[in-house]
Amino acid sequence: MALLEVQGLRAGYGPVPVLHGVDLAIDEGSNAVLLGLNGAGKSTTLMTLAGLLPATGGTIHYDGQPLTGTPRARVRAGIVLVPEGRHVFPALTVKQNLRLGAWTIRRDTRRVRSNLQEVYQIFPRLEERADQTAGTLSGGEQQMLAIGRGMMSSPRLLLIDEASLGLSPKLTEQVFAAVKLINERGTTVLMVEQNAGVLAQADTAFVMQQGRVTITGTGSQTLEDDVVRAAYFGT
Ligand SMILES: Nc1ncnc2c1ncn2[C@@H]1O[C@H](COP(=O)(O)OP(=O)(O)OP(=O)(O)O)[C@@H](O)[C@H]1O
Repeated sequence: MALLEVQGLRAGYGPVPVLHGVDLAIDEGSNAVLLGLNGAGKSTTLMTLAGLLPATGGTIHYDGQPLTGTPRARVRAGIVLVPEGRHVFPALTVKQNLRLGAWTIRRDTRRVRSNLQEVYQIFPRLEERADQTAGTLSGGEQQMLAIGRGMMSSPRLLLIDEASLGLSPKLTEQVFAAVKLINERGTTVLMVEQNAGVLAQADTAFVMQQGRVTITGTGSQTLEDDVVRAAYFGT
């Protein structure tokens, strides 16, 4: 059974429809990618899944149940969004930012500590900079922090919006490798990307165009798809 099953999802902004029937099925434990060019509706999809934008049609099932509820309730249920643009708290230190991410489990201090250690294992750079204010981190470090903060509440499904945005190819590779590790340690991941390089590590890929998923396959099948090659690699 899929951990997340989305059928015919519609959403938009006021009278402007953006999602025209999005279908996704993501198995528990998998590493999934939603690939699309600017304006395809990827962020809108993640915001609707996170409860930040109302669905105007279609269904979302999470763990076999219809998904409803506030964004907070969804975080408590294990659905955590790492938003595009990172949104770290610039005046707080790295460690303070991370601790804020643990608000759903804050009474369980032992679990908070062990999650912090896990984040530091995945991102040693964050441990080195634990007492530095987040506003002084590089873009890549802020992205690591945003993902690390998302990990602090022990999510079951991590939604990551364009982690590679504005990063050098080398840093992008490092961030993708860290997300792969997070997935291998048991968290189901849905990454939204414009960088098709991420397909190499994806179990499942969905390609989105104009508010719909038009191609679904494994990461490697999608890498070989003619439409994807033409749009993302110019070959
Ligand atoms: N707050 C908003 N109000 C009105 N329209 C919006 C708003 N946010 C996004 N849109 C529109 O919705 C469409 C899809 O945007 P969305 O951000 O979901 O795309 P995306 O695939 O994530 O693209 P990108 O990679 O550029 O972030 C675009 O046409 C965009 O202009």
